Amino acid sequence: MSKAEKTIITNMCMIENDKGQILIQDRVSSNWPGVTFPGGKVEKNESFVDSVIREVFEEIGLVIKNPQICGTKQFQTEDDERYIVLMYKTNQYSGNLRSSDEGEVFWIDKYELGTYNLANDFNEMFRVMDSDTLSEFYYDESWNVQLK
Ligand SMILES: Nc1nc2c([nH]c(=O)n2[C@H]2C[C@H](O)[C@@H](COP(=O)(O)OP(=O)(O)OP(=O)(O)O)O2)c(=O)[nH]1
Repeated sequence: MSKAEKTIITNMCMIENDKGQILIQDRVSSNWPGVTFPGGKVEKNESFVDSVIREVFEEIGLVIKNPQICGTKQFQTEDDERYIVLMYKTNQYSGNLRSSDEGEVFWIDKYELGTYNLANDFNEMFRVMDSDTLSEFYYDESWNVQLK
């Protein structure tokens, strides 16, 4: 029996500045609307690091450097694909911030995130990304969130 399984691999990046602020995006997407960090799908044959650098540039105009992987998220889609989000963070960037048709972007104080209209489950994702001990956000078969 084949060990292969269908997967969708995506990325997301938390960008921090030296004032303790993070960059958020108010996503207009209809399938997962609300405040998140920029990110998108990894393309065929693309390196994971290159994919997050590309998505951040496409969505918000900044060129990030040295993104560090800081967690993973996964769940099974309705079509039985394993949906994986590779979570990154960095405090190194250059370029000019701009919003795109993915949504408006702006800096906020890191610990004010909870006051925004967050995308579903984004608060738990942030907990993993911001933690020194957690590294995984996992939906089990009953759709319970497990942070590990
Ligand atoms: N659609 C969806 N996206 C999610 C979920 N959870 C989650 O972290 N994400 C994140 C992962 C990625 O950062 C981003 C994927 O968004 P998207 O599917 O709109 O990707 P995209 O259009 O930007 O990608 P692309 O097609 O332009 O390459 O959202 C979820 O439940 N549904």
